[in-house]
Amino acid sequence: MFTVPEVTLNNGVRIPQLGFGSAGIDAADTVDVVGTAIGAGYRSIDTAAAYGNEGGVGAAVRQSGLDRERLFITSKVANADHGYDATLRAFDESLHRLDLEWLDLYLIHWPLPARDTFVGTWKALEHLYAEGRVRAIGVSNFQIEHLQRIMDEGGIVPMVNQIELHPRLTQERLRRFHARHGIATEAWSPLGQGNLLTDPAICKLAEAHGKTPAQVIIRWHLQIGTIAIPKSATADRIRANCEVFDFELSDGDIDAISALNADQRFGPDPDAFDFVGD
Ligand SMILES: NC(=O)C1=CN([C@@H]2O[C@H](COP(=O)(O)OP(=O)(O)OC[C@H]3O[C@@H](n4cnc5c(N)ncnc54)[C@H](OP(=O)(O)O)[C@@H]3O)[C@@H](O)[C@H]2O)C=CC1
Ligand SMILES: O=C(O)C(=O)[C@@H](O)[C@H](O)C(=O)CO
Repeated sequence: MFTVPEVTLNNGVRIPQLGFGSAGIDAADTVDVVGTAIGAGYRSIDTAAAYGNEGGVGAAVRQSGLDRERLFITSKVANADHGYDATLRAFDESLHRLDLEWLDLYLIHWPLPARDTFVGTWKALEHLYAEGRVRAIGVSNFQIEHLQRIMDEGGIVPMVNQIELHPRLTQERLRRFHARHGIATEAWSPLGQGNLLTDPAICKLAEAHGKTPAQVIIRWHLQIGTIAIPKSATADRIRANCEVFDFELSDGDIDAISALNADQRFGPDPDAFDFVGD
């Protein structure tokens, strides 16, 4: 079994640099799929209230037989639960669904800037952190302006910003801001939702290294320093996606992959996204 490198967050908590994403996995399949991921060696699982599968993630954690301390569990405040009081309630409900005593990381899922509710939401996360109910707090899909506001109006610099990031959206400016302020960058849709797996440049590198296109992209994330959380509901792919510790990309390979950047999003634009539910 391999050892996944860890990233030390700005409060000293360590997060595995490779985790497992669970968006889009049906509640009914989640225990098995997440169980497969833990069996394959993933120790960090990303879920969210909005995914409707926290119960399955918690059950997989318990069924793994691993000490809770050996797993790193992330969840997120749903958009409908922004605001100080609603966020405190939403956290209790997430923990209840997960049937866990604490979370390792709790994130604001989206900033919803048009609603201007993320500062109050952040203050609730700060409160949960001060109470010791979550080991680290952060945000997701925050742009520089949103990060600056919570740093100016709150008391804690977020430990993580989970953002869309892959070879077609390398997020250089935001990553530089993160580096200046000690915010770890976590990449969602690290494989570009599967869209990058047929890219000719990626396939050429995969062939040269005797690895799959997904493994090459995941390796690129690890070597540029991002935390990556690829998702797959397919057992063979789940296992293959963590077999990335037996090869290395050269500086030239890294540059060639980074050069694919086209500022192309496959997910929503955080400045415009305002969906809070049906
Ligand atoms: N904070 C946020 O707003 C967001 C967070 N996320 C998080 O990031 C995680 C990952 O992002 P996601 O959008 O799922 O996209 P990914 O970039 O992880 O790609 C997932 C897709 O790639 C396919 N895939 C995975 N591995 C392979 C492989 N080895 N070969 C071929 N196809 C493969 C999967 O198919 P299959 O499952 O059929 O194997 C799936 O269709 C999410 O699960 C979630 O946890 C995602 C979006 C937004
Ligand atoms: O998967 C997530 O975490 C998301 O936030 C996305 O599903 C997002 O809500 C979206 O893509 C909506 O179209």
